[in-house]
Amino acid sequence: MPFSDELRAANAEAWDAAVGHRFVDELWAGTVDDAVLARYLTQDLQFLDGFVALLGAAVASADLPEPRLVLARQLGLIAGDEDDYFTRALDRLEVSAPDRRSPELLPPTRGFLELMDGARRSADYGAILAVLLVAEWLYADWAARDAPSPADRIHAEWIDFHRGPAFTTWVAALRAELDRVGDGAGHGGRARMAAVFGRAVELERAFFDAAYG
Ligand SMILES: Cc1ncc(CN)c(N)n1
Repeated sequence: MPFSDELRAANAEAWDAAVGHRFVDELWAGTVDDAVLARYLTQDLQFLDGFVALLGAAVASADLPEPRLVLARQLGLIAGDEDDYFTRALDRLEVSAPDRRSPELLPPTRGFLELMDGARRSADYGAILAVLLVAEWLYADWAARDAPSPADRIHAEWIDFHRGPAFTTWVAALRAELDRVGDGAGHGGRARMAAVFGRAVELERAFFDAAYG
């Protein structure tokens, strides 16, 4: 079994809880409360900053030119389209400028920022990939539902960011890269990747929980 599948299977309970979370159900149904969405997106904007920095660390620490380019292209996409989405969505939800820039960080957001900062500072490519893969693969999983898009553009766009051929190809590339690096890592390296992967899955579930206050 590929290492990525092994890691996902080892964290199936928390993974499935996140993918089937009430927040995801309500987003798809178009019924997520504006206050819940505002809390989630405000926290996610802080997450995004750490995520962009982590992608930068992945670009710097990749051991081959080909994956470095794949990572760099995705970094450009996130810094452009996704950042623009946050501006429009938080305008619509009437989140004030100070609340956007420096809200009180909820514990899962703080946990994610610490996990990403730790991986970034370690320059451990395997650990960096483990966080990136959870964040993208788990989102691709919940966004892959075979259901009609919600009518609200802000809801539908957040789903659309995490599905479609380009996003699926990106997640497949991350999986292949984690499998390659995991295969070449020793016992200690794989154990570090597994620990980071498991922590990130727990944080994804907690991040959705936290949107409900
Ligand atoms: C918390 C979280 N995890 C993952 C993603 C998708 N990159 C996100 N936007 N936010």
